[in-house]
Amino acid sequence: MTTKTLDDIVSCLNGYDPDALGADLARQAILDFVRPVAATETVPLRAALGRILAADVTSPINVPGHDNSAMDGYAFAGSALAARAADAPLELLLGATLHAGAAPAALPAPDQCLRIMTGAVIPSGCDTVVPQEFCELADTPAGRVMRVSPALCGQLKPGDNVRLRGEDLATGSRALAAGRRLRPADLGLLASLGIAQVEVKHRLRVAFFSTGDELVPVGEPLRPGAIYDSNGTTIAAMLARLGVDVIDLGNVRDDPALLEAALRRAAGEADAVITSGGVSVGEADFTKQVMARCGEVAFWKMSIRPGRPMAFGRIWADDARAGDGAVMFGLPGNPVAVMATFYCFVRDALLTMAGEAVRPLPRFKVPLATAVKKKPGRTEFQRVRLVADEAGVLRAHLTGAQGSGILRSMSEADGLIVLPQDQGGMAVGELVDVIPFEGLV
Ligand SMILES: Nc1nc2c(c(=O)[nH]1)N[C@H]1C(S)=C(S)[C@@H](COP(=O)(O)OP(=O)(O)OC[C@H]3O[C@@H](n4cnc5c(N)ncnc54)[C@H](O)[C@@H]3O)O[C@H]1N2
Ligand code: MOO
Repeated sequence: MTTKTLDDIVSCLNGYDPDALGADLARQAILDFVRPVAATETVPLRAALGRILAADVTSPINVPGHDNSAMDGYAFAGSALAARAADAPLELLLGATLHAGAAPAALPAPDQCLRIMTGAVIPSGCDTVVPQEFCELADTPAGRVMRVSPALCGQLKPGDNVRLRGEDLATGSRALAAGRRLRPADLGLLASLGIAQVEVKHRLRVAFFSTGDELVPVGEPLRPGAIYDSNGTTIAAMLARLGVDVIDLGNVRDDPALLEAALRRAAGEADAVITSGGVSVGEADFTKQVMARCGEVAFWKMSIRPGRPMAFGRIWADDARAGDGAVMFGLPGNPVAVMATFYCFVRDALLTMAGEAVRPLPRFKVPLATAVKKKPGRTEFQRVRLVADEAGVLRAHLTGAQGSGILRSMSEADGLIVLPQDQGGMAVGELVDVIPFEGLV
C-alpha cells in the first residue's frame, strides 16, 4: 500500500468538497491510495484461469517453430510461377508426401513439387503452397505431374499459404504482460509455448459483513419489523465475480463494541473490508465512528445517487497499527446503493489491489426510450433495460421506480445509465452512457 496518508491524497484533490465529493474525484482518491498485493505463487497452467499474471511472460521459442503449410496441397518454389510462359499452366513433377509432424524435408529439384498437409514443415527449396482444389494430377511418361491452369496461376504468388516461423510469437518477444487476468486464450497461448506453470498474484482477501439490528439471515424466520439480509448475498456474489477470496463475517448488530470487534477481526484476516449499513446520520449509524477508532476515514459523503454516504478509509486489527492496515469501504445500507457504490468505486480498487491492470467497465452510448428526471449537482446511476427497436437500435428503458431500496429495479435491469454531475433531466432520444451488466468480471 502507499506510504502517503489518506489525508495527503484527499487534500491534494483539486476541487474537493468535504461535504460532497464528486464521483470522479472519489474514484481517483481511492485508486491513488490502493496498491497491489506483493505476494505471488506458482500454479499449474490449468489452475491459472482467472488468476492475475504476476510477471511478464517472454516466449522461450518461436511459434510456429518452422515455416509450415496453411493448406493441404502442394509445396513448390514460387519462382516456378514466373519461370513459365504467361499463358502456360504450371506443371511440376510430384515427389513425396509430407505430413504434419514429419521431419523437415527438401525439394529435390526446382521443377518438382511435394504433396504437403496443413501444418507440415515447408521443405527447403519451397516457399509457396498451392491448395489441392487448384490442382489436377496427370500421369506422364516422366511420372506423376501436378498441374495448375494458367487462370488459377494468376491467383497465386510466391509465399502464398505459408505460415512463417515465429509469426505468432517470436523467441524473446513478450507473450503476456504482468497484470493480465488469464483467460482461456491466454492459457492456450502459454500452452503453445510449452509453459506448464505460471506465477500469479496471491488472491486478494476481502472480508465483509452487514450491519443492522433489523437484519435476519436468509433461511431463518422473519420477526415483525425485521428484514432479510439481502446485501450480504449481493456483496458475496459481486466479490465472487472478481475472483477474490471471500471471507463472510455474517451480520453484526448496531452496537459499537460488536462493530469494533468485527472490524478488528476483518482487518486481521483480510486485505480489504466491506460493510453495509450504518454509514449515514441516524442514531444507530455507528460505522464511521467505529471505523475512525480502528483507523482512518478519508471521506464519507459523495455527490452521487444512489450511494451518497459511503465511507472510505483503512483500519487496523489493533492499536499498534503495524503495517498498512486493511482498506475499508463502508457501503450504505440501501440495497441498490450497495451495488452502485460497489461498481462505481469498489470494483476497480479491489482489482487494482489484486494486481490486475484494470480497465474501467465498458460504457457505450444509447438513446433513451424513457425521459429521465435529474437535477444538476450529483452523478446519478439509474437502472435500464436495453431493448432493440424495429431498426435494431438498442434503447434504454428505465426499470420503473428508482428508489435505492428497490432491488427489483436492479434485477430487472440490463445495465446502469450514468448521468454526469452537471447533467439535468434528459428527453427521449437523447444519447446516454450505459454500463452493461453482462460481462462484469
Ligand atoms: N437524515 C438523513 N437520512 C438519511 C440520509 C441522509 O443524508 N440524511 N441518507 C440516506 C441515504 S442516501 C442512504 S443510502 C441511507 C444509508 O444509510 P445507512 O448506510 O446508515 O444504512 P441503514 O440506515 O443501516 O440502512 C438503510 C436501509 O437499507 C436497509 N438495509 C440495511 N442493511 C441491509 C441489508 N443487509 N440487506 C437489506 N437491506 C438492508 C435498511 O433496513 C434501511 O432500510 O440513509 C438515508 N438516510
Ligand atoms: O445512497 Mo442513498 O441510496 O442515495 O439513497
